[in-house]
Amino acid sequence: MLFHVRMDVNLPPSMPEAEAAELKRVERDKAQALQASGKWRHLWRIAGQYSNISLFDVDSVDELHTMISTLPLFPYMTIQVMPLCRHPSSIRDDDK
Ligand SMILES: O=C(O)CC1=CCC(=O)O1
Repeated sequence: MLFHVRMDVNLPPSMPEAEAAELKRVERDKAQALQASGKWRHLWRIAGQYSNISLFDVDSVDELHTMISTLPLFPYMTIQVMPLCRHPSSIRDDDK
């Protein structure tokens, strides 16, 4: 199952720099492990914003929720999820 996910990061300005840097480091490690597993298919920065657009390929909505809600930055992100299905006019025979 494919999901388009937008994550907008909102770290509180009062958060100490070292704490923010550590959160981002752990977030990166987790995101890269999930990308290596194939579950987190794409990760793109939205130009000019502290936001990303991602494509997840998971077995269930519950799996997606667990994946997203255990991200270290989860408490500081606004997240929008869009389930995707094949478009009848798509000429691609895969979902890559
Ligand atoms: O910087 C972001 O967009 C938040 C984020 C999600 C995965 C990651 O490594 O950073």
